[in-house]
Amino acid sequence: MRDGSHAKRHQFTTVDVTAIVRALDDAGVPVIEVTHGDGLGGSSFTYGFSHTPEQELIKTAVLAAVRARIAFLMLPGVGVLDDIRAAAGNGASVCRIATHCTEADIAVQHFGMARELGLETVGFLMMSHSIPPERLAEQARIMADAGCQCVYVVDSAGALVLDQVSDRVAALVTELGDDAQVGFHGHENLGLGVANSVLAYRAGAKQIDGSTRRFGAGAGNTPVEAFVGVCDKLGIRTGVDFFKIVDAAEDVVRPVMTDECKLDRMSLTMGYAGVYSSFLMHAWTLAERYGVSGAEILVKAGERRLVGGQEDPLITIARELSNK
Ligand SMILES: C[C@H](O)CC(=O)C(=O)O
Ligand SMILES: [Mn+2]
Repeated sequence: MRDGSHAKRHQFTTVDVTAIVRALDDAGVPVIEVTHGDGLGGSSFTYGFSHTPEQELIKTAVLAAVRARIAFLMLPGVGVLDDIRAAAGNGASVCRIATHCTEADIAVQHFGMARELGLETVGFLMMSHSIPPERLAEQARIMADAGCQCVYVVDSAGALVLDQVSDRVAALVTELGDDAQVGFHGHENLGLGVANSVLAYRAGAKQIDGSTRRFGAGAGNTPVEAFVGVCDKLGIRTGVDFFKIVDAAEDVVRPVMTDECKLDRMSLTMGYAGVYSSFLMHAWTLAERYGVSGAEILVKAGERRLVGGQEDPLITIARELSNK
């Protein structure tokens, strides 16, 4: 739900969260993430205000889950240490800390504190397509040394293509050895979420993210129900029941979604140009406000190599296009 929050413009209610957690938990999904799309503290003018405070959504998810562990995401600087303490106090048990893939050192104190609180820790190296495997592995080492138990290759732009995933995951596996697991978080912008996730698994990833009905930023995340079906056929055990997750996607998650997460001009452009998927809704809004092409905004964002948190320059780009 955390990535889906972008697609829903952060309008989740406690009723939505209860229904989705129950259905995913019953299907055997082991970890369910609930936070504002931009992580703890994300509810703001720039990122978009939440309908319901995220700590309330976390509490609701914890109450609804029987077996699943509830995770939250935080980006240092968007959220602060007190937000992690509050989420832990509300019963969340997995703390996922995200940084741009060259900036792992800003998360050091957060991993330390999360471990002291007894939380399971995950590190998110966002926009992993933008640096080569060996540099990514150096950043993963910083996270692992700080107390991170699983470092993710995060394909925030849905820009990684097949071997580019395997190479990055393999580099992290070699670097981290027994010190930490490796994970993969895919986006569907080039239609490769499932294939990339299988390759990540084959390269040694132990945790794979996904969203039912692809409910995530851009064209959405790796569709869990398709991934589970493919894994069943390949003899990879996920612990998730195929028929139950298919029902959850169709009967419970789809009705909560504002729209399908589409593989259309805007999301394809994001994958092709290497743009942070969370920029999609911002580009939509700006395209409408300034009467310019949303896809052109995204192409320029890719050329300028904007990273997550640099939403304001999208306004500059839209104004420039409009002046032209
Ligand atoms: C805050 C971002 O939405 C994190 C994420 O899911 C990604 O980079 O992808
Ligand atoms: Mn994502």
